Amino acid sequence: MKDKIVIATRESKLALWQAENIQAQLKSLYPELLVELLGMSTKGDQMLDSPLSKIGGKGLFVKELETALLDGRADIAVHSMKDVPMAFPEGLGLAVICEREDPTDAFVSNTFSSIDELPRGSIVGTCSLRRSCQLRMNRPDLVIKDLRGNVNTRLRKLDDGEYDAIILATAGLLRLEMNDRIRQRIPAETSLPAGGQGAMGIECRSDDSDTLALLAPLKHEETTIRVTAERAVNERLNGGCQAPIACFALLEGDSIWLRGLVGSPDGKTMIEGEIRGHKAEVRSLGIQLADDLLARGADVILDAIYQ
Ligand SMILES: NCc1[nH]cc(CCC(=O)O)c1CC(=O)O
Repeated sequence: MKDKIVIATRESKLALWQAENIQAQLKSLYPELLVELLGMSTKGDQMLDSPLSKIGGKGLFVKELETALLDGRADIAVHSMKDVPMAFPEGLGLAVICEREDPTDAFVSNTFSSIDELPRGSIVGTCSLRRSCQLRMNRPDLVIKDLRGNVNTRLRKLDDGEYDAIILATAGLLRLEMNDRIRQRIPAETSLPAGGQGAMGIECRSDDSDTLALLAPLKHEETTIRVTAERAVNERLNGGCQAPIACFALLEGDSIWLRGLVGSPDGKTMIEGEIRGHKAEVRSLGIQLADDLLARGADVILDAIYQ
């Protein structure tokens, strides 16, 4: 058995919180084990001011971490499942998906306490096409303005008065102990979350059986089933968190309820769907739901965006 695990991590506050959380869980499971962090800056972090669509490419925030895993400089990388691409480089894979935090989007404002309270013409910050297309659908009168940077940067821009409100993931704010910033946890009916939102996952070398064994107790069964369903939708739609795609699964006993949508960036068209079935079939349910969305017009919307 190994006596040391090195965790490759980005250096944003949220990434560090997540890496340290896994470090603490491993330490409490294995008091003898050394668990070290290897901080690194990724291409996505270095280009925080360019619009995401310009720097392009999925997995902007994970590539450097994966290189460290393949080099053997690190053993595991902790990710927000929302940001993890479907395909892994040869030799790497997802080891476990951990218990999900609140998956909702949060409404954050220094003036208003919910979306409904926003006056006509209010400026709302987000850089997520998924969030903006749903906002535009519900509230065509709002002005949506791009908002980039890590969680702390986005909050500072709100406080500087550039926006009347911003939308962030509830999970990130809870992890950074900024609960008081959350004015409203937006219900899934109003803002359907991104696949994997609120869940952390751990990546490692596929042939590293010692590490896989050490990580096994961190797997959360219910979250794994839900996120696997959501990722099947994204896989079929060929979309990551930069696409106007939302999907969200709930487990009710042995039955899964999976909802998904694809919206046009202008907020004028929204293709929505849902499917229910047994939890053992989540991958095929996710693919069926995606195929249903594609057949009803999501293909046209996504083709225009991926072009
Ligand atoms: N795209 C950035 C990102 N990736 C994961 C989270 C939040 C934590 C999570 O969803 O697990 C965030 C910030 C946000 O969307 O506000």
